[in-house]
Amino acid sequence: MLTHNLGFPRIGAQRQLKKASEQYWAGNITRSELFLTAKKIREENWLLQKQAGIGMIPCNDFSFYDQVLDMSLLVGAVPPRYTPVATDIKENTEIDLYFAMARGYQQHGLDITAMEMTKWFDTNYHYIVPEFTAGQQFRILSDKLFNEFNECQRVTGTTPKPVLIGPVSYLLLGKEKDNQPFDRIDLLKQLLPVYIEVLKKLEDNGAIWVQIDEPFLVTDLTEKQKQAFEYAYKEIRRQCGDLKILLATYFEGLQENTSLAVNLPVCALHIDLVRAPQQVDEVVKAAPPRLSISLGVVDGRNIWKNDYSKSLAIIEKAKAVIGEDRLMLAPSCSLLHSPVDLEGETALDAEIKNWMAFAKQKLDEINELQQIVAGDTTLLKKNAAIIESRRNSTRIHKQTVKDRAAAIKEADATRTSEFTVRQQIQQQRFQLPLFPTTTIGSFPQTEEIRQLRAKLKKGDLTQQQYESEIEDATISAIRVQEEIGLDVLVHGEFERNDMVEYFGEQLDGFLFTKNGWVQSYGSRCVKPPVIAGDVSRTGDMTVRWSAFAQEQTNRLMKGMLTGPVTILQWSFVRDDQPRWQTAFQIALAIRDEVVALEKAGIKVIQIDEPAIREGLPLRKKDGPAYLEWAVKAFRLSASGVKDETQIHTHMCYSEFNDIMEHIAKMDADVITIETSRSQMELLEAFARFKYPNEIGPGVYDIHSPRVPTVEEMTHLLEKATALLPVKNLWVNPDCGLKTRRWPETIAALKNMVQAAQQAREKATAPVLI
Ligand SMILES: CN1c2c(nc(N)[nH]c2=O)NC[C@@H]1CNc1ccc(C(=O)N[C@@H](CCC(=O)N[C@@H](CCC(=O)N[C@@H](CCC(=O)O)C(=O)O)C(=O)O)C(=O)O)cc1
Ligand SMILES: N[C@@H](CCS)C(=O)O
Ligand SMILES: [Zn+2]
Repeated sequence: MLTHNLGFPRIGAQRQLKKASEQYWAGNITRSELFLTAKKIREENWLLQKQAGIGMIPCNDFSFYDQVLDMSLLVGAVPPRYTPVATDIKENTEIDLYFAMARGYQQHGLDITAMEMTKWFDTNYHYIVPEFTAGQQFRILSDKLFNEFNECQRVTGTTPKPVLIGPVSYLLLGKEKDNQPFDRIDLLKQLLPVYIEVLKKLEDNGAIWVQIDEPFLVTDLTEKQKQAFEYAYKEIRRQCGDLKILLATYFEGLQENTSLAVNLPVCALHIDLVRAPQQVDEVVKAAPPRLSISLGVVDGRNIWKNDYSKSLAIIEKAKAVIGEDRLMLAPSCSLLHSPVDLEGETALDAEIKNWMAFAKQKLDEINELQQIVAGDTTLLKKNAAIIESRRNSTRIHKQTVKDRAAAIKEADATRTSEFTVRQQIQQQRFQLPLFPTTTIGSFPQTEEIRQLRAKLKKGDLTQQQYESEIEDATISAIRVQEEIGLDVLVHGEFERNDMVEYFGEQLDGFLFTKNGWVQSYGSRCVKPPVIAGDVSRTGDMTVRWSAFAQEQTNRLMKGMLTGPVTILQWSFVRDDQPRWQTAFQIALAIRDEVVALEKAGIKVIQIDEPAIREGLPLRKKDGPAYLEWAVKAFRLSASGVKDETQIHTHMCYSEFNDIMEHIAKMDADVITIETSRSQMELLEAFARFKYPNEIGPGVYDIHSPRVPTVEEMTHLLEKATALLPVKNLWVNPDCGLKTRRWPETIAALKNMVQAAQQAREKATAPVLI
């Protein structure tokens, strides 16, 4: 049985790539220095996989920013607005064009916006959305793929397996950006010849296998999309017949697309048997004799040790039908979504550490499974003992927590009065102007703030010194907000390392790692906490900081919490009970914090749920069940307070049009939502749906240092005013400001307050006939 890997984390075990990229962007290191760091990471990863005994090592899974953006460069899908970056400035090379597309370009008198970024399926990874125009032409533009293939061959002395995103998925991942309507899938005719040229070039370089990822095969497909798959792979087969194509699917089962997928003329099909173990029977039964099946049995999305007996049962089932020779073993998906190496986690309790596997350990699991299939029973027994110790551990089961969650009633998830009543009570209480202004919570997490935490960890600062510094940062952020004239203030979240990890560190049932970094987008990483057992709140988590902040000002201070679905979604979740059960336990913990904030005098409380859309199952039919428990979890967290307490929620990074009804059911008094990059497109959906509660459509994109003008924001507010009742509108940025720097933050917020002021004047001006 051939083993292979679908992709390895590229940030480096110590986030070397993050650090080098940020240094390069700041102009502190040269291009060659950045490239050297990247080369070292690639070499390390390849050799590690070779040492772990992985049969086929992937290449081109390395990326300086994002693998979808790499594809756009490979096939020359560069929007024309970036032409000056590549042509007018002599010192710029391909990497500068690449970063300009990812991050925007504000140098040499140019002001070019970045490409859009959105969620990669149901993960916390974000990709750069390809932009397409009608009749667009493609051509091979970048050599990265070929260089990395040759480099990997040299380093490992083996023939690597290049990884590409398939032509159909690549088109489906993108967006039409043209004044005339067209269907991006129609671009396949122009795109496919370039893919074929790429494959031929790989073949000329000595490639034997190529992994082509087509994750859209696990989603609901239209007839036209299905035909696109058939056309693409027939053509590839016709023109590159000698190359072995391994078609990779992941994150769901193939379901009704099984017949389509197994009949595409490729040599191997990879299936995700962690998300959809049941699909193995149907897939191996339907697989024609020419097709090998790659069994994705090791979870690429979580950190728990593989249960070898379960995996073995799947492998044996497949083997009984198609024989061992036609089987391959692999992780369920790319290991991009796993932290790099468990070995560095010296602070984890030894028993618990023994329950886990990070990317490096997952490679060993693949290898061990291969040995077990070959008859090694010792490995199997050793693994069974570990799995058993976790299953029965008293460290993870808390009867009182289970009992409280089991006793949840519908009334616990419902506010006392309906929204219109609450709105009146809150208006009387707060006396806010029309178009009240606020921000989403975080202010710049500067190097100095991060250094404070690093010093605290090292013992260079006492807890008291640390808190005093954070207090100073909070006071200064409050003064800035007062001077700018914002109506509802925030404390700035300076005490938080991350909006999920911070809560994970304080909740019982969670564990956290020292170095379990996972790429979120570009150079930005997150360290997802681990939900190992039943979750409960052991004391106040945020009250100290919110109460302190409220004491510093006469204005309203918004309390700031992360919602239960987002905490669930952005953590490594226990896999021994359904996700909804864990979500309800977290919801009760957050509910207690909301009530504690209210008791401490906080009148406005925001419960962020940016990940609620991301958790939506990939198949439409599975959506309603998820949304029902996800919305209930949010409501549970929000419904313990009086009518007079205003609950906000916040969402970003996703397309929400298709879950509008459920957003309304969350019944937050105010929702602040990312809308600026789509030019308020989303608000049309809110308007169509007659969204009943108050809403703050983001008026500026916080992902770029660019300061938006008053006019731009006024224009967006006019659009909003035309769509929704003025009395329900708030004014705010798209998301938190933690990734920004202070100068641009202050300038942008000043303009935002001015735009709100103008909107107010316009709304209250007498109409002249
Ligand atoms: C809103 N977003 C978030 C998502 N997921 C989350 N879990 N959190 C989010 O906020 N998903 C969707 C989006 C994604 N957006 C972002 C935006 C920004 C970041 C980010 O800036 N990440 C930071 C890491 C944040 C963090 O945990 N910082 C810690 C640790 C700081 C650190 O690096 N310490 C060093 C030691 C330093 C020294 O010794 O000098 C270390 O531990 O090695 C902290 O502030 O304490 C990033 O740097 O990438 C992520 C997602
Ligand atoms: N309150 C958080 C939300 C991010 S989605 C912040 O402002 O960073
Ligand atoms: Zn946000």
